[in-house]
Amino acid sequence: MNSQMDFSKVCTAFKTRRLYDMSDVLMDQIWLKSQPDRVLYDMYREVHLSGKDLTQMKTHVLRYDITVIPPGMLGPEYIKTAGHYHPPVSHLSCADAPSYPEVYQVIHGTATYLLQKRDLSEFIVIEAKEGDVVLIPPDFGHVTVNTSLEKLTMANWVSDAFESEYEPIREKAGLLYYLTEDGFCKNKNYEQFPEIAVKKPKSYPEFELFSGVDMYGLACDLDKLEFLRHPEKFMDAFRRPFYESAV
Ligand SMILES: O=P(O)(O)OC[C@H]1O[C@](O)(CO)[C@@H](O)[C@@H]1O
Repeated sequence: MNSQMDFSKVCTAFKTRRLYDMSDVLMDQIWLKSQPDRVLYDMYREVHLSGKDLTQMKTHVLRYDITVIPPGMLGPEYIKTAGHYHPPVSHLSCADAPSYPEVYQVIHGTATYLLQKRDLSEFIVIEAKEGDVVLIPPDFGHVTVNTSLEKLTMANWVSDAFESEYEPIREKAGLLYYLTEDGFCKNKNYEQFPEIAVKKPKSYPEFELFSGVDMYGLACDLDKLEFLRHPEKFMDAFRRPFYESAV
């Protein structure tokens, strides 16, 4: 995918996230009150390069989206997405059904992905550069931060069978840690804080996802992304370390 492309011409829906959509998840509420509302980032849904690809995506109930996050600050915090969890897969009724995973790829710029396990036992930070692939395993909430001076363009493949859950992150006013100019800051609305685990992106040959290989290419072979719709069949893969150690 080319970051110079006009994504509005190749998507089925365009959405923006505005500053005041995010008011519940920002660290500095005093700063917020001094700000006029404005668009923070753009989201292009179901980006497709041909009608055939779009038909395949709909048949497989999968979405390829593009998100564009300009550089900037939200008071002391670097610009970020609102953050959400995904619900448990809808076709299983058992209490321990995994939630839908997701996969991101940086198209241009650099992204810092913050992942927080639903039971708050893990907090993972992954810095990704152009071409890197980052898997969000089941049961991790996630936020993307742009700490750079460049525009970030990133893609995601995700199941189109659910709505994201925003409430758990909103009610705590953000994730466990905020990423600020001065580093990570604890969010005082939580009581216990796991250590921050800094990891590096890796390829996932088992899912045909490789750093530096445009994952849009899977549009012609979406059976390869079955793990996004049926994670319960791939739990062994999710139990393996899903990032490289940073040291
Ligand atoms: O929904 P949020 O938390 O604003 O995050 C936006 C991101 O999430 C997605 O909707 C998919 O999870 C992306 O398309 C987008 O990058």
